[in-house]
Amino acid sequence: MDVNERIKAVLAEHPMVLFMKGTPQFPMCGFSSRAAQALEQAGATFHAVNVLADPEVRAALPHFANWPTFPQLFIQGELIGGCDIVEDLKSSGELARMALDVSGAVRA
Ligand SMILES: N[C@@H](CCC(=O)N[C@@H](CS)C(=O)NCC(=O)O)C(=O)O
Repeated sequence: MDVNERIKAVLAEHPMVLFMKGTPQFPMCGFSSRAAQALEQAGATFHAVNVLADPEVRAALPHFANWPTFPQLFIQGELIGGCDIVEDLKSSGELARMALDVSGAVRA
C-alpha cells in the first residue's frame, strides 16, 4: 500500500484523526501539544498519528492535505486545520459540538 493509500485508510478507519509530532501523552512540539489538549478539553475521542515515527507520512501529508504544517486535524476524512484553528474551534464551543456529532455518527 503506498503512503497516500495508508493515509486514506487511517482516515476511513477513524472519524477524528490528529496527525501530530509525538503523542498526546508525549508531544514533541508545542503546536501538537496544544491541539491535542484542545481536543481532550473538548471531550473528543480521537486517533493520533505520530508523524515523527512515520517519515513517509510526514513527507506526504502536506501534499495530500494541501496544508504545510503539523498538527493536522481531520474529521470524517476532511481537513479541519492546524493548532490555531483547533484552538479557535475549542474556544467557540464548536469543537465539542463536532466531537459529539462524530460520536453520534459512530453510534448510528
Ligand atoms: N500556526 C500553525 C503552527 C504549526 C507549525 O508551524 N508547525 C511547524 C512546526 S511543528 C511544522 O509543522 N513545520 C513543518 C514540519 O516540521 O514538517 C498551526 O496552527 O498549526
